[in-house]
Amino acid sequence: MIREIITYPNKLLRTKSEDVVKFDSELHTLLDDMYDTMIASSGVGLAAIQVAVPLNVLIINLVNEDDIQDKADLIEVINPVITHKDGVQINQEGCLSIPGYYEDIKRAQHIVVEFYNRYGEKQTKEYEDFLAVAWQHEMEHLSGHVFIENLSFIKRQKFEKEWKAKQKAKR
Ligand SMILES: CC(=O)Oc1ccc(/C=C/C(=O)NCCc2ccccc2)cc1OC(C)=O
Ligand SMILES: [Co+2]
Repeated sequence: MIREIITYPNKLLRTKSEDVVKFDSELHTLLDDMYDTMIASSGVGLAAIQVAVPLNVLIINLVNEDDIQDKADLIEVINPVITHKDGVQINQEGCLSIPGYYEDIKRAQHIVVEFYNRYGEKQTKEYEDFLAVAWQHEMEHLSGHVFIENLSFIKRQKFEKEWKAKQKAKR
């Protein structure tokens, strides 16, 4: 089922999400709904807080080398912890909670993460390049941050001005 995505500056996005304790059918329904919602909005990553659920749950489904967003590449992530990160990369990022705004953001090049899948099985994986970017972007949502908080003061001011103008135009 498609759920509503909350958008900036909704204060709920600043919530620190809690760890999942029960790997039950309710969690599975949340994961399935997050997938439907992400796909319906042309997203490649989504954190549970973006559908107003303050749990440490996120999903990532990047497009593959043939430019296909294959569900086989879907990663479902519960209670993630980054145990190591190194290197630097800069990529343009966007967020379904800040629609229509894209900005270059600096992230670690390589990360090692521990997390659980939907059955409560612990995984340790490492990621680099664009996949590492998606992970870091989504994990920031779990601690109540959105990607524009990484912008320089000047760029953030530019964003706030543009965002206000866009909200006014919508009324
Ligand atoms: C107008 C509008 O909503 O633009 C969009 C903005 C962002 C997005 C999706 C963003 C997204 O999935 N971000 C996941 C996190 C991420 C960021 C950078 C790299 C990897 C992963 C989709 C949009 O909608 C369309 C139709 O393109
Ligand atoms: Co986002």
